[in-house]
Amino acid sequence: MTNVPGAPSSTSAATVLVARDLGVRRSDRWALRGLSFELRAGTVTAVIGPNGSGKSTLLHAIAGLLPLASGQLERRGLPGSGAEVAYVLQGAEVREHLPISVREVVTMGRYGRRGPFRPLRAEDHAVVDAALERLEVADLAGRQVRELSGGQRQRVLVAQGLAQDAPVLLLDEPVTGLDVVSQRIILEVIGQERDAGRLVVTTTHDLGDAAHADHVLLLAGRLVASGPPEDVLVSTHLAAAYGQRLIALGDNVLMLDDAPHHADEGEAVHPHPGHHH
Ligand SMILES: Nc1ncnc2c1ncn2[C@@H]1O[C@H](COP(=O)(O)OP(=O)(O)OP(=O)(O)O)[C@@H](O)[C@H]1O
Repeated sequence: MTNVPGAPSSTSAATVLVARDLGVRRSDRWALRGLSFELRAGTVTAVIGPNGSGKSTLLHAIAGLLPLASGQLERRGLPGSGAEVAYVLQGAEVREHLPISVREVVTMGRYGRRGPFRPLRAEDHAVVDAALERLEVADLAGRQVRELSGGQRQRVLVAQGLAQDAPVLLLDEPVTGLDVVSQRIILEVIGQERDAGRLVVTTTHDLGDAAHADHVLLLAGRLVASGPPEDVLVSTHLAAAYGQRLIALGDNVLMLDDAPHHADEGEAVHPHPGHHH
């Protein structure tokens, strides 16, 4: 791990999330175990790791949607109003058939602040309008969400996250599989939120995206590494998390290797047809 235990933390003033020995169980199994890390305001933190490594589970735990089975998660210097953490689900998890408009989805982001039965004020509607504009979906405000393309729908979900106006913004695979325009718009907004002093935590399968983050958490059911991308995205840590499926191309560039893991045994098992000795 990059953080040396006992080393002084030079940036503790801006630390907003501190995990100590955090563990989460799902279906009677440990999904995450023994995680300790600190995340700072004004950063983008990318959570990476193979399928099932606990990325979404970590976001759920930070959002308070899953109980901790061990350890602590301290929210430092946050208002404590219950509106501290905005969570944008993976697009695929959102039900496609709900009859609900784009504006209604984004407006739902305000209910965390006002409560579902409190009337919204002019200022709430202004925040919703600004979020629609920033994700370039204002012209779609009256449309049904189920009529949108995947990229448009994801932008609407991120707009809902912005409308929550929380110091911590959690985004589960915000740009996975999207068209380039939607990716660019969302990545731009993520950078703006970071610059505005929020802690933005994203999950991604794209190591190139992770390389542009300020901080990377590499998971494999445990914390394999935590630190700046140049310290985390190195072959030793990546091999520890992803195993034999990764091959290194140069120092920090890595690629998923689709070849069989024991390619050298391939010839014996599958001799070339028509091969004569
Ligand atoms: N709703 C659930 N109920 C029970 N177990 C779950 C649930 N969701 C995930 N798990 C389990 O928790 C572990 C971590 O899963 P999680 O979804 O957090 O991984 P992930 O890194 O986000 O994976 P992916 O890259 O596939 O999205 C896995 O073993 C998974 O089977």
